[in-house]
Amino acid sequence: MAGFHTMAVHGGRDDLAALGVHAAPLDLSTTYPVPDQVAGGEALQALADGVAEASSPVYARLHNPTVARFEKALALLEGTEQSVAFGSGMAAVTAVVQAAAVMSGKPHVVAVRPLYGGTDHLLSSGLLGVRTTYAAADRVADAITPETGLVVLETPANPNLDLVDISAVVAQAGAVPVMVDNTFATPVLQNPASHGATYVLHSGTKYLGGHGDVLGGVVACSADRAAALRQVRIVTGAVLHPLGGYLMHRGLATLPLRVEAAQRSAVELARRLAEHPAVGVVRHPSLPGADPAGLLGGQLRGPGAVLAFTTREAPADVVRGLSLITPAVSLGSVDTLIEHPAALTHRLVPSADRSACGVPENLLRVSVGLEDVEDIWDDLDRALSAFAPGDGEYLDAGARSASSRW
Ligand code: MET
Repeated sequence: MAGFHTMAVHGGRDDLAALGVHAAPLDLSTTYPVPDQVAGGEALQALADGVAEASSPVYARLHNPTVARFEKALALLEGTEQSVAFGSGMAAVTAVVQAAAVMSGKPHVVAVRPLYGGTDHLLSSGLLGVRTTYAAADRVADAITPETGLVVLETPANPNLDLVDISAVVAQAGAVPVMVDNTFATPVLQNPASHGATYVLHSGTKYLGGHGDVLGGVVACSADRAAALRQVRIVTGAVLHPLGGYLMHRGLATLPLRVEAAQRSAVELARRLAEHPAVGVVRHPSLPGADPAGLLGGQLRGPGAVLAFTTREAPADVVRGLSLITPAVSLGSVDTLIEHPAALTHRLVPSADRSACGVPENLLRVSVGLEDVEDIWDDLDRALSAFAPGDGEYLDAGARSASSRW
C-alpha cells in the first residue's frame, strides 16, 4: 500500500486519467437525464436502498460523483471500506445516531464527556428521540443496557484535549457500535477504525477542508454501515453540496503537511504557555501528565495542533488583547483561532456538566495555524503579559504545571 502522503494526494482520483482531466470535475447537476425510465427507476430504488453508486445518480440528493470521490479518498485515509459525507459535522452525527440507535430500535446512547458542545447538546436534548447516559471512559460497560444502540466518544476531546483509549472503550461496548469523533486528530494522527471503532466521524469543516471556507461532515465505516447512513442521508436530505465535496477532497492533498506543520508550532507554544506567569493549566497531549494511559506514539501518532489553557483573568479580556490570532470558533484552518468554550462552543452544555468533565469556565481553546510560530507567540505573550502578576504574587509554580486533570 502507498504511503499516507501519497494516498492523501491520489485518493479518489482513479478515474481522472480516463476522463482526460487533471483536477476532479465539479458536477453541480441537481438532476440527471433518465431517457430509460425503467432503468432510471431501478437506479433510484438501488440508491434509496443505500448502494454507493448506481447506473445513474438520478437526482443530486441521491448521489453526486464529486462528493463520491471525496468519500473514496477519506475512506482510504481512515482504512475503512467506505465513507459517507454530509452537509455539516452535526448532520453526520445526527445520521449516525439515527442509523445506529433510532433505526435499530435501541434508543439509548452512552457517551463519554467531554464532547463538542453541539454533539453533547444534541444527545442531551432528546431531539432525536434518544436517551443518553454520560459515563467516564472506564465506566462505559456499567452504563450499557439492552436498549443501548451507540457509544460516543471524542479523542483528543473538544475542548480540553482529554485522551480516551479507544480499544478499551470498544472492549467495554461489546456488540454495541462505537462512534469516535476524530476531528482533532485527523486521519494523519489517528485511525479509530483500526482500534475497533465502528464509525469514524469528522467535522470536515475543520482540518479536512483546512481553509475555513467549507462546511461538511463525513463518517468512515464498513460498507454495511455506510448503506444505512446513505439511506438516512437521502430521506433527510442531509447531503453535502458538490462544491463542499470538491473543496474537502482538494484539502486532503495537503492535510498531512498542514497537520504536521501546525503540530510543530503547537508543541512549542504549549511548552512556552506552561511557563507563562499569567497562565494556569495548559492542556496539550505533548505535555507531561497529559497522557496517563500512554496513548501518544500508539493510538495517537502525534499530539495535534489544538491546545487549551486557563487564564487567571477573564478569558474575554485576554482575547480582546490579541491582534494576530483570529477570535473565532472552529479549528483546523490555516490561521490560528482562539475561542472561549464556556461562552461559545460549549455554551449549550450546562456549566455544572462542563466543570464535572474537566472544562473550567476560564478555559481558552487555541487551534494553532500555519503562521510563523514566533508571531503567534508574540501575540499570545503580549495579550497575556498585560495580566502577568508581579514577583511572588498569587501564582505558585504548582498551579502552573500541566496535569492530567484540572
Ligand atoms: C457553533 S460552535 C462551533 C463549532 C466547532 N465544532 C468548534 O468546536 O469550534
